Amino acid sequence: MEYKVVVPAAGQGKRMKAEKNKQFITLDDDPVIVHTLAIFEKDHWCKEIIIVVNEKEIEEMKALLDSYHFTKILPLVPGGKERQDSVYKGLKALDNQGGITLVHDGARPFVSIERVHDLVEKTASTGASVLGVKVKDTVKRGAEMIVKDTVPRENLWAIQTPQGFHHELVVRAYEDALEKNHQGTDDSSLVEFTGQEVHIVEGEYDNIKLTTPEDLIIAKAILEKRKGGD
Ligand SMILES: Nc1ccn([C@@H]2O[C@H](COP(=O)(O)OP(=O)(O)OP(=O)(O)O)[C@@H](O)[C@H]2O)c(=O)n1
Ligand SMILES: C[C@](O)(CO)[C@H](O)COP(=O)(O)O
Repeated sequence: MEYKVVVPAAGQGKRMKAEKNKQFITLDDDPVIVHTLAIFEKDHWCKEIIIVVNEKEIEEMKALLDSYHFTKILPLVPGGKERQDSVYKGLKALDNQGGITLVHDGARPFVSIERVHDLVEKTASTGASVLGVKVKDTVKRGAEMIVKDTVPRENLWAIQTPQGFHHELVVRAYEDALEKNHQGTDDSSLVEFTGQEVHIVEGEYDNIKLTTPEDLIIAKAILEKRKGGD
């Protein structure tokens, strides 16, 4: 099997409250984005990687990547205002007609190649699939700090990336969203919006997105666990 991947890394990382974009924060000697890219560099199913980078950080990112020996990275693509804008730019820069395209957050450095392969296989047979984990907490809907109801959790999934698609299908979904001015927080919600079924592949809780400062503590613990042979 083979696939190509778009890695959006053009955010500002405001919720991380760090001095620099979270993609450049060092974890165990390497920046977050390098941990993420190393997964796809190592995976022989992955043929090409498009990274979408904040316009102001392109030179810094180029210099950083030059100091590593990545072989699959295509020319960097400048990002947009929202994640959705950045991913769309990345998709447009990718030549993958008839192929499988994954989208994976630059800020998710711990996905395992086994789960990526599960996702690619499911995508090949269905057209669209996402990694997700079962929600562990009790979830309530609230308004003005009053509980309105408790949402049955049996069918609730916390959705991660990578998300996998037949290339033309995801490009069409992004174009449709642009035309209809529809915003979603992930790629699959745009595909759902076109009426296409999206399949869930069970992932792992380790595959966190580095969003707020406490996620860095969890990230260090995950790295330590992996050094210990996991
Ligand atoms: N305009 C944007 C916004 C986000 N992203 C990327 O999308 C991924 C997931 O987004 P998120 O965690 O929300 O990152 P930020 O937007 O950087 O964070 P924040 O919302 O806290 O500013 C990240 O790898 C981020 O760099 C992007 O490429 N372009
Ligand atoms: C795409 C995503 O990582 C799936 O969980 C998530 O929706 C990104 O959300 P954010 O609003 O950019 O944090």
